[in-house]
Amino acid sequence: MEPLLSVRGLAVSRGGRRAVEGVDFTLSAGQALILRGPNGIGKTTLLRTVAGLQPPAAGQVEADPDAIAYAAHADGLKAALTVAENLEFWRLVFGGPPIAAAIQAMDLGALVQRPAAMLSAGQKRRLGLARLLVTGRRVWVLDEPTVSLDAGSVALFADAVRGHLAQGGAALMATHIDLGLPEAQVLDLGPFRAVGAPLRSRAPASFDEAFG
Ligand SMILES: Nc1ncnc2c1ncn2[C@@H]1O[C@H](COP(=O)(O)OP(=O)(O)OP(=O)(O)O)[C@@H](O)[C@H]1O
Repeated sequence: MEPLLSVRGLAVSRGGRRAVEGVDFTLSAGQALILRGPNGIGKTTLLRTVAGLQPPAAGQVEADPDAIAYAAHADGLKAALTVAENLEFWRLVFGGPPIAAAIQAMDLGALVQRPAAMLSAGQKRRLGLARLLVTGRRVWVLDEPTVSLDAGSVALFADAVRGHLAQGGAALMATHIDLGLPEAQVLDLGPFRAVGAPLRSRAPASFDEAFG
C-alpha cells in the first residue's frame, strides 16, 4: 500500500539548532503514530516540518501537501464567529464534508450558536478538533491535541481518531498522555536527539514575559 506520509532521514532545526535527526517512519491508511519525548526535544518542530511550515534541515518528507491537516497548540479559531460559523468557515476553505457530523463527534451541539470567544479552554479545544473533521483531509498532524480536555472529551477525541483511521485516514500526534488508542504505534524521539543538542535549552533573559 502506498504510504500517505513518508519521512526519511529527517533532521529538523529550531532557532538555528538541530533538534532531532535521522528520523524515519511511514504512515499508511488506517495507521496512527504517537511521538513521545521530553519537553524541548523537537516534537513540535518535527510536526511543523511534516506539515510543510518549515523546511527539513536534512532528509525528506513525502506527502501530498493537500492531504495534511495540521492542528497546532493554538486552536486557530475566529473569536467573533459562533461554533457553527467557525466550522462552516473551515469547511468552505477545505471543501470538506458537512459540519453536522463534526458537531456530534466533539459534542458541540449545545454550543453551536456561541461565539468562540465565549468558550472555555476545553470547549475551544473540542472545536479545534472538530475542525479537523470538516477539512476532509486524510493525514492529521496534531500537536498536543488533548491539552485542556477532560476525560470524557479525550475519549471523544480518541473515537474521532479511530473513525478517521477506519475511513482510510492516518494520524501523527505528539502527546504526553495516554490517548486510549492502543492500536497507535509509538515513536520515542529520545534516541534521535541531534548530536550536540542541549538536554534542556535555557530561555533568554527576556523570554519570560508573563512572569518577568
Ligand atoms: N521560537 C523558538 N526560537 C528558538 N528556539 C526555539 C523556539 N521554540 C522552541 N525552540 C527550541 O527548539 C527545540 C525544540 O522545541 P519543540 O517545541 O519542537 O520541542 P517539543 O518536543 O515540542 O517540546 P514540548 O514537549 O515542551 O512541547 C527546543 O530546544 C526549544 O528550546
